[in-house]
Amino acid sequence: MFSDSLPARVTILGAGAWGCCLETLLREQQHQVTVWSRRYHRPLAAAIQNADVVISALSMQGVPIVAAQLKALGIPPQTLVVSATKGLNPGSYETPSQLWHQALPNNPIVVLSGPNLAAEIEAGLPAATVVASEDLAAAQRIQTLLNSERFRVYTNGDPLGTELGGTLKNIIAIAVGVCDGLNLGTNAKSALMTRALVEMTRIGVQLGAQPQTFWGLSGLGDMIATCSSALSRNYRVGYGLAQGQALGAVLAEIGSTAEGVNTAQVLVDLAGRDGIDAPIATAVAQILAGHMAPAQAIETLMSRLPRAEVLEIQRPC
Ligand SMILES: NC(=O)C1=CN([C@@H]2O[C@H](COP(=O)(O)OP(=O)(O)OC[C@H]3O[C@@H](n4cnc5c(N)ncnc54)[C@H](O)[C@@H]3O)[C@@H](O)[C@H]2O)C=CC1
Ligand SMILES: O=C(CO)COP(=O)(O)O
Repeated sequence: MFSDSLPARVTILGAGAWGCCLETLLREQQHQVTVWSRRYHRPLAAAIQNADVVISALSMQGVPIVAAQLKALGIPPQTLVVSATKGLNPGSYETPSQLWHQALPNNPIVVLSGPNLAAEIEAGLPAATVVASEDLAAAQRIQTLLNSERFRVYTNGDPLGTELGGTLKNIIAIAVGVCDGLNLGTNAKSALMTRALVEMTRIGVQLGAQPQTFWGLSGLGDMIATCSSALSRNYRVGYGLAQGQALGAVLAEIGSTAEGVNTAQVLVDLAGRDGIDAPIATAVAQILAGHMAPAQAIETLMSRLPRAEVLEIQRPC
């Protein structure tokens, strides 16, 4: 195990926007960083050799593949594994950290998630994030590793809630992008985001997360960042669709991962399986599948039966 006073040897899996940004933050803290990508010629085995910490900044589709590769290679049980992906595995509905836990059951797993638009952090702007784990000591090690004067890291003991906040807000950012792309105004956007937070919390709590986690940086915080910035790829997807662009064209223009596009239908299937009410995610999935025009989806949401504004979300017995 690395000592807090020494530079740690960190391997980052994934050399996309987020992997490269984490590399920048870690190098500023004098850590020894190796970045692995499927596009590099360096084998995974060589990249993870002697790593104290392995950080997965892969997009969702890469996680099960690379987790299986790491399982086959084997890593020492003291190596900390950090999952920074925001998505859900299609079919099994597992979160990225659950996939890492299955592949590496003896390693401490830490979730990293928060309002972290990579481009802003790369530009040197300040930000905060959350590291969450059932193993609090492991979360604290990652906090020490990453915390700096420009990147404030909080620990949290609810990894599932922390991870689901980052995952679910991607779908909401698409919805808010649609709202802005249709010029529906500030009242509509405020209503959408507020009801979306209730929807995210309801889903998260049904799946076993703590409700309070969704009011924190990894929930509300990340939702605000992603829903209010044109730097967000998910927001840009919704905005582009509302402006009449085809999904393929918007994604080609963005040129990197917009996880909400893949997560929306997976989430709707999961909500259907578990009987969870998820009207906003359902509307987003319908728009993405081309089953409903953006304006029609808004109409559908607005014409739902009037109801009480229930804000207290009960954990299932
Ligand atoms: N960009 C951002 O601002 C932030 C992104 N995230 C999350 O981090 C994850 C990665 O995002 P970005 O780096 O922005 O995406 P990106 O599209 O820039 O990079 C994705 C990375 O995953 C790798 N990858 C994809 N499929 C793979 C496969 N089958 N096998 C091996 N590697 C594979 C790609 O080669 C690439 O290195 C996403 O889940 C995203 O939601 C989280 C916080 C901030
Ligand atoms: O997760 C993010 C910010 O916290 C990045 O958002 P996008 O994936 O929508 O760009």
